[in-house]
Amino acid sequence: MTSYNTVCTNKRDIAVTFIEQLSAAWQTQNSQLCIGLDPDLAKFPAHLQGKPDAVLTFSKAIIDATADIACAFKPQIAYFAALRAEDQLEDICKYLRERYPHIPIVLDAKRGDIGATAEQYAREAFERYGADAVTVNPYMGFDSVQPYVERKDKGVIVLCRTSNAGGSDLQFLDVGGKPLYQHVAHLVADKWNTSGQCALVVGATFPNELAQVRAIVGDMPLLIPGIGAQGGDIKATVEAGRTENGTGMMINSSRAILYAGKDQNFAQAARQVALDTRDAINQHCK
Ligand SMILES: O=C(O)c1cc(=O)[nH]c(=O)n1[C@@H]1O[C@H](COP(=O)(O)O)[C@@H](O)[C@H]1O
Repeated sequence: MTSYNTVCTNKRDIAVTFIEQLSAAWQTQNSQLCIGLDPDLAKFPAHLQGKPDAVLTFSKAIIDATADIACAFKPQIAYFAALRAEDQLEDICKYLRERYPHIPIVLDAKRGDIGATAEQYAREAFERYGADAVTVNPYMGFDSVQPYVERKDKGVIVLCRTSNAGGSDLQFLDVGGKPLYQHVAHLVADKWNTSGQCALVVGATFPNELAQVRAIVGDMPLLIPGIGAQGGDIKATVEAGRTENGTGMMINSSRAILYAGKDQNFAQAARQVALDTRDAINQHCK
Protein backbone atom coordinates (compact mmCIF):
# COMPACT_ATOMS: atom_id res chain seq x y z
CA MET A 1 0.00 0.00 0.00
CA THR A 2 0.98 3.62 -0.31
CA SER A 3 3.22 4.88 2.47
CA TYR A 4 2.19 8.36 3.52
CA ASN A 5 5.06 8.90 5.89
CA THR A 6 8.73 9.42 5.96
CA VAL A 7 10.34 7.34 8.67
CA CYS A 8 11.28 9.51 11.60
CA THR A 9 14.92 9.08 12.50
CA ASN A 10 14.65 11.04 15.74
CA LYS A 11 14.75 8.70 18.70
CA ARG A 12 12.37 8.77 21.59
CA ASP A 13 15.12 9.88 23.93
CA ILE A 14 14.94 13.37 22.40
CA ALA A 15 11.56 13.68 24.11
CA VAL A 16 12.16 11.88 27.38
CA THR A 17 8.78 11.82 29.08
CA PHE A 18 5.32 11.07 27.77
CA ILE A 19 4.28 14.69 28.30
CA GLU A 20 7.30 15.97 26.36
CA GLN A 21 6.66 13.45 23.62
CA LEU A 22 3.00 14.44 23.40
CA SER A 23 3.78 18.17 23.39
CA ALA A 24 6.28 17.62 20.59
CA ALA A 25 3.74 15.55 18.65
CA TRP A 26 1.10 18.31 18.93
CA GLN A 27 3.57 20.65 17.24
CA THR A 28 5.31 18.45 14.67
CA GLN A 29 2.17 16.58 13.63
CA ASN A 30 -0.01 19.70 13.80
CA SER A 31 -2.59 17.39 15.31
CA GLN A 32 -4.56 16.70 18.46
CA LEU A 33 -6.21 13.64 16.94
CA CYS A 34 -5.62 10.37 18.76
CA ILE A 35 -6.38 7.34 16.63
CA GLY A 36 -7.85 4.41 18.53
CA LEU A 37 -6.84 0.91 17.48
CA ASP A 38 -9.86 -1.24 18.33
CA PRO A 39 -9.64 -4.24 15.97
CA ASP A 40 -12.96 -5.96 15.37
CA LEU A 41 -12.66 -8.86 12.91
CA ALA A 42 -16.31 -8.64 11.94
CA LYS A 43 -15.68 -5.14 10.56
CA PHE A 44 -12.49 -5.99 8.69
CA PRO A 45 -12.45 -5.88 4.87
CA ALA A 46 -13.17 -9.21 3.20
CA HIS A 47 -9.64 -9.79 1.90
CA LEU A 48 -8.32 -9.86 5.47
CA GLN A 49 -10.99 -12.16 6.87
CA GLY A 50 -9.63 -15.52 8.05
CA LYS A 51 -5.97 -14.48 7.82
CA PRO A 52 -4.03 -15.47 10.96
CA ASP A 53 -2.22 -12.12 11.21
CA ALA A 54 -5.22 -10.02 10.12
CA VAL A 55 -5.08 -7.81 13.24
CA LEU A 56 -1.45 -6.95 12.66
CA THR A 57 -1.87 -6.37 8.92
CA PHE A 58 -4.97 -4.22 9.43
CA SER A 59 -3.43 -2.18 12.25
CA LYS A 60 -0.15 -1.55 10.42
CA ALA A 61 -2.04 -0.37 7.33
CA ILE A 62 -4.09 2.06 9.43
CA ILE A 63 -0.97 3.28 11.23
CA ASP A 64 1.00 3.82 8.01
CA ALA A 65 -1.92 5.66 6.44
CA THR A 66 -2.43 8.05 9.37
CA ALA A 67 0.88 8.40 11.19
CA ASP A 68 1.58 11.88 9.79
CA ILE A 69 -1.71 13.25 11.14
CA ALA A 70 -2.01 11.60 14.58
CA CYS A 71 -0.72 12.95 17.89
CA ALA A 72 -1.08 9.49 19.50
CA PHE A 73 -2.21 5.94 18.82
CA LYS A 74 -4.41 4.28 21.43
CA PRO A 75 -4.71 0.49 21.23
CA GLN A 76 -7.59 -0.82 23.36
CA ILE A 77 -6.29 -3.97 25.02
CA ALA A 78 -9.64 -5.80 25.32
CA TYR A 79 -10.02 -5.97 21.54
CA PHE A 80 -6.70 -7.79 21.28
CA ALA A 81 -7.18 -10.00 24.34
CA ALA A 82 -10.62 -11.14 23.20
CA LEU A 83 -9.05 -12.35 19.95
CA ARG A 84 -6.09 -13.95 21.73
CA ALA A 85 -4.06 -11.44 19.73
CA GLU A 86 -1.84 -10.01 22.47
CA ASP A 87 1.23 -11.15 20.51
CA GLN A 88 0.01 -9.03 17.60
CA LEU A 89 -0.48 -6.10 19.97
CA GLU A 90 3.14 -6.54 21.07
CA ASP A 91 4.21 -6.47 17.42
CA ILE A 92 2.10 -3.37 16.74
CA CYS A 93 3.63 -1.52 19.68
CA LYS A 94 7.12 -2.57 18.57
CA TYR A 95 6.33 -1.38 15.05
CA LEU A 96 5.13 1.97 16.39
CA ARG A 97 8.18 2.41 18.65
CA GLU A 98 10.63 1.60 15.87
CA ARG A 99 8.99 3.26 12.89
CA TYR A 100 7.18 6.19 14.51
CA PRO A 101 9.12 6.85 17.74
CA HIS A 102 7.83 10.42 17.90
CA ILE A 103 4.19 9.32 18.27
CA PRO A 104 3.18 8.25 21.79
CA ILE A 105 1.46 4.91 22.38
CA VAL A 106 -1.42 5.16 24.83
CA LEU A 107 -2.39 1.69 26.03
CA ASP A 108 -6.07 1.83 26.87
CA ALA A 109 -6.44 -0.73 29.65
CA LYS A 110 -8.44 1.17 32.32
CA ARG A 111 -6.72 -0.85 35.01
CA GLY A 112 -7.35 -0.48 38.73
CA ASP A 113 -6.33 -2.96 41.44
CA ILE A 114 -4.46 -3.19 44.74
CA GLY A 115 -0.85 -2.08 44.71
CA ALA A 116 0.84 -5.47 44.29
CA THR A 117 -1.41 -6.41 41.38
CA ALA A 118 -1.19 -2.91 39.90
CA GLU A 119 2.58 -3.38 39.79
CA GLN A 120 2.04 -6.32 37.46
CA TYR A 121 -0.38 -4.35 35.29
CA ALA A 122 2.16 -1.51 35.11
CA ARG A 123 4.86 -3.98 34.02
CA GLU A 124 2.46 -5.34 31.40
CA ALA A 125 1.78 -1.86 29.99
CA PHE A 126 5.27 -0.40 30.13
CA GLU A 127 7.56 -3.43 29.79
CA ARG A 128 5.58 -5.98 27.80
CA TYR A 129 3.97 -3.52 25.41
CA GLY A 130 6.37 -0.60 25.79
CA ALA A 131 3.47 1.86 26.07
CA ASP A 132 4.22 5.51 26.76
CA ALA A 133 1.01 6.02 28.73
CA VAL A 134 -1.81 3.94 30.13
CA THR A 135 -5.40 4.62 31.12
CA VAL A 136 -6.22 3.80 34.76
CA ASN A 137 -9.31 3.72 36.92
CA PRO A 138 -9.07 5.83 40.11
CA TYR A 139 -11.80 3.99 42.02
CA MET A 140 -9.42 2.05 44.29
CA GLY A 141 -7.44 5.12 45.33
CA PHE A 142 -3.87 6.31 45.20
CA ASP A 143 -2.10 3.09 46.18
CA SER A 144 -3.71 1.43 43.15
CA VAL A 145 -2.29 4.15 40.89
CA GLN A 146 1.09 4.50 42.58
CA PRO A 147 2.89 1.73 40.60
CA TYR A 148 2.13 3.66 37.42
CA VAL A 149 3.17 7.10 38.65
CA GLU A 150 6.41 5.64 39.98
CA ARG A 151 7.41 5.41 36.32
CA LYS A 152 7.93 9.15 36.02
CA ASP A 153 8.68 9.00 32.30
CA LYS A 154 5.29 7.43 31.60
CA GLY A 155 1.86 9.01 31.25
CA VAL A 156 -0.90 8.05 33.66
CA ILE A 157 -4.31 8.90 32.25
CA VAL A 158 -7.00 8.74 34.91
CA LEU A 159 -10.70 8.22 34.15
CA CYS A 160 -12.58 11.36 35.23
CA ARG A 161 -15.81 12.00 33.31
CA THR A 162 -16.21 9.11 30.90
CA SER A 163 -18.04 9.39 27.59
CA ASN A 164 -20.72 6.77 28.28
CA ALA A 165 -24.17 7.68 29.61
CA GLY A 166 -23.79 5.31 32.56
CA GLY A 167 -20.76 7.26 33.74
CA SER A 168 -23.24 9.58 35.45
CA ASP A 169 -24.31 6.79 37.82
CA LEU A 170 -21.22 7.36 39.97
CA GLN A 171 -19.35 10.31 38.48
CA PHE A 172 -22.17 12.75 39.23
CA LEU A 173 -22.62 11.75 42.87
CA ASP A 174 -22.24 14.66 45.25
CA VAL A 175 -18.95 14.49 47.13
CA GLY A 176 -18.62 17.32 49.64
CA GLY A 177 -20.54 19.79 47.49
CA LYS A 178 -19.17 18.85 44.11
CA PRO A 179 -19.69 15.97 41.69
CA LEU A 180 -17.31 13.05 42.00
CA TYR A 181 -15.73 13.67 38.60
CA GLN A 182 -14.67 17.16 39.74
CA HIS A 183 -13.31 15.66 42.95
CA VAL A 184 -11.22 13.26 40.83
CA ALA A 185 -9.98 16.19 38.71
CA HIS A 186 -8.89 18.08 41.85
CA LEU A 187 -7.35 14.97 43.39
CA VAL A 188 -5.25 14.22 40.35
CA ALA A 189 -4.25 17.85 39.70
CA ASP A 190 -3.47 18.74 43.32
CA LYS A 191 -2.16 15.48 44.82
CA TRP A 192 -1.43 12.65 42.43
CA ASN A 193 0.37 14.63 39.73
CA THR A 194 3.56 15.24 41.70
CA SER A 195 5.77 14.39 38.72
CA GLY A 196 3.64 16.21 36.14
CA GLN A 197 2.90 13.03 34.20
CA CYS A 198 -0.86 12.72 34.73
CA ALA A 199 -3.70 13.32 32.32
CA LEU A 200 -7.45 12.81 32.58
CA VAL A 201 -10.10 11.11 30.46
CA VAL A 202 -13.11 13.30 29.76
CA GLY A 203 -15.73 12.36 27.19
CA ALA A 204 -16.45 14.55 24.17
CA THR A 205 -20.09 13.69 24.74
CA PHE A 206 -20.15 16.04 27.74
CA PRO A 207 -18.68 19.41 26.68
CA ASN A 208 -20.02 21.26 29.73
CA GLU A 209 -18.23 18.89 32.08
CA LEU A 210 -15.18 19.03 29.82
CA ALA A 211 -15.05 22.80 30.31
CA GLN A 212 -15.38 22.34 34.08
CA VAL A 213 -12.48 19.90 34.12
CA ARG A 214 -10.32 22.16 31.96
CA ALA A 215 -10.95 25.01 34.41
CA ILE A 216 -9.82 22.81 37.32
CA VAL A 217 -6.69 21.24 35.81
CA GLY A 218 -5.10 24.12 33.87
CA ASP A 219 -2.82 22.83 31.12
CA MET A 220 -2.99 19.13 32.03
CA PRO A 221 -3.49 16.99 28.91
CA LEU A 222 -6.93 15.50 28.42
CA LEU A 223 -7.74 12.30 26.55
CA ILE A 224 -11.12 13.01 24.99
CA PRO A 225 -12.94 10.05 23.42
CA GLY A 226 -16.49 10.34 22.11
CA ILE A 227 -16.33 12.06 18.72
CA GLY A 228 -17.04 9.97 15.63
CA ALA A 229 -19.06 6.84 16.40
CA GLN A 230 -20.31 8.20 19.74
CA GLY A 231 -21.52 11.41 18.14
CA GLY A 232 -19.65 14.06 20.14
CA ASP A 233 -19.52 17.49 18.50
CA ILE A 234 -16.00 18.50 17.48
CA LYS A 235 -16.51 22.27 17.74
CA ALA A 236 -18.06 22.06 21.21
CA THR A 237 -15.38 19.61 22.30
CA VAL A 238 -12.47 21.74 21.17
CA GLU A 239 -13.91 24.97 22.55
CA ALA A 240 -14.41 23.30 25.93
CA GLY A 241 -11.24 21.23 26.04
CA ARG A 242 -8.45 23.39 24.60
CA THR A 243 -5.92 25.18 26.76
CA GLU A 244 -5.22 28.90 26.44
CA ASN A 245 -2.64 28.18 23.75
CA GLY A 246 -5.08 25.98 21.86
CA THR A 247 -3.55 22.59 22.70
CA GLY A 248 -3.86 20.15 25.61
CA MET A 249 -6.02 17.52 23.93
CA MET A 250 -5.82 13.99 22.57
CA ILE A 251 -9.22 13.78 20.90
CA ASN A 252 -9.81 10.11 20.17
CA SER A 253 -11.73 8.51 17.37
CA SER A 254 -11.62 4.75 16.76
CA ARG A 255 -14.44 3.09 14.79
CA ALA A 256 -15.28 6.08 12.58
CA ILE A 257 -11.71 6.05 11.26
CA LEU A 258 -10.87 2.34 11.35
CA TYR A 259 -13.98 1.19 9.54
CA ALA A 260 -14.51 4.12 7.15
CA GLY A 261 -13.88 1.78 4.22
CA LYS A 262 -14.75 -1.85 3.72
CA ASP A 263 -12.66 -2.93 0.71
CA GLN A 264 -9.02 -3.03 -0.41
CA ASN A 265 -8.87 0.74 0.02
CA PHE A 266 -9.79 0.71 3.70
CA ALA A 267 -6.57 2.44 4.77
CA GLN A 268 -7.05 5.32 2.31
CA ALA A 269 -10.64 5.70 3.50
CA ALA A 270 -9.42 5.76 7.09
CA ARG A 271 -6.84 8.39 6.19
CA GLN A 272 -9.46 10.63 4.61
CA VAL A 273 -11.70 10.53 7.70
CA ALA A 274 -8.69 11.07 9.95
CA LEU A 275 -7.58 14.07 7.86
CA ASP A 276 -11.05 15.59 7.91
CA THR A 277 -11.26 15.03 11.68
CA ARG A 278 -7.80 16.46 12.33
CA ASP A 279 -8.63 19.52 10.22
CA ALA A 280 -12.00 20.01 11.93
CA ILE A 281 -10.24 19.93 15.31
CA ASN A 282 -7.57 22.40 14.16
CA GLN A 283 -10.18 24.76 12.77
CA HIS A 284 -11.49 25.40 16.28
CA CYS A 285 -8.23 25.34 18.20
CA LYS A 286 -7.35 29.00 17.84
O1 LIG B 1 -10.34 5.53 28.02
C1 LIG B 1 -10.86 5.55 26.89
O2 LIG B 1 -10.17 5.55 25.89
C2 LIG B 1 -12.32 5.73 26.79
C3 LIG B 1 -12.92 6.41 27.82
C4 LIG B 1 -14.24 6.83 27.70
O3 LIG B 1 -14.78 7.51 28.56
N1 LIG B 1 -14.93 6.50 26.57
C5 LIG B 1 -14.37 5.77 25.57
O4 LIG B 1 -15.03 5.54 24.56
N2 LIG B 1 -13.08 5.32 25.69
C6 LIG B 1 -12.46 4.45 24.66
O5 LIG B 1 -12.31 5.21 23.47
C7 LIG B 1 -12.63 4.42 22.32
C8 LIG B 1 -13.81 5.05 21.60
O6 LIG B 1 -14.05 4.38 20.40
P1 LIG B 1 -15.07 4.98 19.28
O7 LIG B 1 -16.36 5.20 19.98
O8 LIG B 1 -15.12 3.87 18.28
O9 LIG B 1 -14.46 6.23 18.76
C9 LIG B 1 -12.89 3.01 22.83
O10 LIG B 1 -11.68 2.28 22.78
C10 LIG B 1 -13.29 3.21 24.27
O11 LIG B 1 -12.96 2.11 25.09
